[in-house]
Amino acid sequence: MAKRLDVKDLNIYYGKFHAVNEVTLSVPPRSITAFIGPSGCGKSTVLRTLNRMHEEIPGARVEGQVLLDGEDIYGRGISPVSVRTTIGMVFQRPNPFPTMSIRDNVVAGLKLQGVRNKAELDEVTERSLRGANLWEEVKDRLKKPGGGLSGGQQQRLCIARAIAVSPDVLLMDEPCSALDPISTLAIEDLMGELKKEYTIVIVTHNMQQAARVSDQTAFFNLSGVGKPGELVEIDDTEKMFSNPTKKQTDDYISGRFG
Ligand SMILES: Nc1ncnc2c1ncn2[C@@H]1O[C@H](COP(=O)(O)OP(=O)(O)OP(=O)(O)O)[C@@H](O)[C@H]1O
Repeated sequence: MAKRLDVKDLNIYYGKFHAVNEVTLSVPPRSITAFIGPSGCGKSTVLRTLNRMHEEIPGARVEGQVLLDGEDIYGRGISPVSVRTTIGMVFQRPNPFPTMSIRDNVVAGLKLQGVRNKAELDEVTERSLRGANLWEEVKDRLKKPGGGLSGGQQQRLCIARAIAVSPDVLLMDEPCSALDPISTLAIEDLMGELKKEYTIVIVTHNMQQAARVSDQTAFFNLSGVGKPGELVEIDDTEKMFSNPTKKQTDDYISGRFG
């Protein structure tokens, strides 16, 4: 079930380095929000803190709140593992378990949760692969290794794996940057379908992609070398690309820097 994300006064640090300053934004359910901005402005850093993935990086820490339908994912007694089930992530490079079968890749998360019932695992496999628009291509080779698929198919397999555990939110960190244009379009189409059921946040370097797929766009920037990244502006994608409020956004979008 899609849920709303509210980020409040988020500051992110890598050790002593203040990487991101005071980000406040909201992501409505059943919509796609794109994070854009020049390299190093903190897009991926912010994305990782939306499901506590940054906790895998030694020294990384956050101040502030990330609320999922009003509940702080950093709240007392909430485990990062449960947060990552509810808020799934798809990475830049497709990362299926290469020697594991296609089916086992899809249900890896469910098996970790202790689900053993074959009929249930089969049902989730089909539903998730259909959801990721991959079923027709792989239904006759579910026992073959995930590593044998093309890059675009592997990325859709990773999306199937992410949706198999029924998340509320999907985070995507440049999910098409390692893919060819045809596979990119397939993933973009798929995002359009997925947003009917999920809340989606995507980091992208490709502004045409942000304009094509997202409902709202957040522009991040750096005020100088060594300074933390900041959210400059977030608004409806159409407005951001036609008539942004801030000059910085206009300069970036019209290619005057970055
Ligand atoms: N694991 C890390 N350890 C230390 N510093 C990091 C780490 N990851 C990112 N940073 C720093 O945090 C800042 C923001 O990086 P981040 O990767 O979030 O930017 P980005 O906007 O996603 O960049 P890009 O578009 O190049 O991927 C940069 O100064 C970067 O060097």
